Amino acid sequence: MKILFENICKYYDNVKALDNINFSVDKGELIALLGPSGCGKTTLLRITAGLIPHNSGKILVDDKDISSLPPQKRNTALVFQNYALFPHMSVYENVAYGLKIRKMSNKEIDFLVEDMLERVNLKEYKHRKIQHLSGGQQQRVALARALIIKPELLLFDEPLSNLDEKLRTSMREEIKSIQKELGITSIYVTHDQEEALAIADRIVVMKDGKVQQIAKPYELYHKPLNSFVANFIGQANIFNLPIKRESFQYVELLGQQIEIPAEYKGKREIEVMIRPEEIYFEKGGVEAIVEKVSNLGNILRYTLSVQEYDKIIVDSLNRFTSKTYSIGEKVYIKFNKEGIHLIPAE
Ligand SMILES: Nc1ncnc2c1ncn2[C@@H]1O[C@H](COP(=O)(O)OP(=O)(O)OP(=O)(O)O)[C@@H](O)[C@H]1O
Repeated sequence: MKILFENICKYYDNVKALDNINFSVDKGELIALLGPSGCGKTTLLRITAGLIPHNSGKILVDDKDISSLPPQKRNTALVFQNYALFPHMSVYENVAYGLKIRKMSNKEIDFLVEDMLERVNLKEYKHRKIQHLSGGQQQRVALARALIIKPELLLFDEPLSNLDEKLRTSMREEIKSIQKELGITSIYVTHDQEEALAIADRIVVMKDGKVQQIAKPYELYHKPLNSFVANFIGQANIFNLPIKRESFQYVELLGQQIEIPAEYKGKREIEVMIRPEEIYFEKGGVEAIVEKVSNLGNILRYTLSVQEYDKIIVDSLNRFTSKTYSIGEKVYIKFNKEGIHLIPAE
């Protein structure tokens, strides 16, 4: 199914939780709703499921307004972070539950549950009680229970946030591959930017109940529309630079001139973003002093102080053969002009 959110607004008393939300989800697409705590992600998900009403706007599913349909008529399934399973029942009984209340025959139920348990890799656990499973296994049962009723829309509310990092990474790959295989339109709420980048076809970034940007992961990372998105997705160095004018207009950054296109005509300054991995150490560059080094495993993240600028973050690959620098050391940095992104004028 295809979904269209049109001017959705939601108030809790006088808190405006959603402020004019507009976007669409294509058939088979997985959209992540990403944003800091309190930005309205869960509210939008619950409105989509029909669990709470919105104050104005429309939700169109395949061009029909479903705003007034009760949850059970929306053909959606929810997967929560706390799994919401029946702890005293077995894996099999949990997965079969949705089919039982639809009054299917035992034979049909058996066939479908076996097939689903195979898909989510839980066949050997089918008689185990939920309370005797690990978090990752429980989340797989929750996924199987959601999928078995063949929903047209899957809604995920921070499904992996109770799992440790390794398991989160492997579960998100599993969710993505099952979702793609079955082609189910999905909305996935998370506050974890890495998870959103890894799992989503497109990401809706939200802040204070408003959409900040809707884009594919690659575009969101390299072409953020504002400094909030730039900082929320990964690490960013953002410089607020005065625009200088001669025969052309430009800014100066770390000793290089960067030409500014005509659309910024009349502006006095501009925000320029450069990701930490676009800056590198090289003799002949601009002088800097190492203030901090963080070892992130595959990356060494340096915080540098450079005259005239705030702190500058530089990421370098932590190869066995890489030269490393220590706190207080003098270094020289350069960057590729292609790695620069000019944040659009508001
Ligand atoms: N039942 C409620 N009554 C009053 N205010 C609420 C209620 N539920 C949410 N809010 C407020 O609405 C705003 C959006 O909340 P929501 O739970 O949708 O955010 P969220 O992005 O999902 O955050 P989190 O990641 O912390 O779950 C917040 O300011 C929150 O305090």
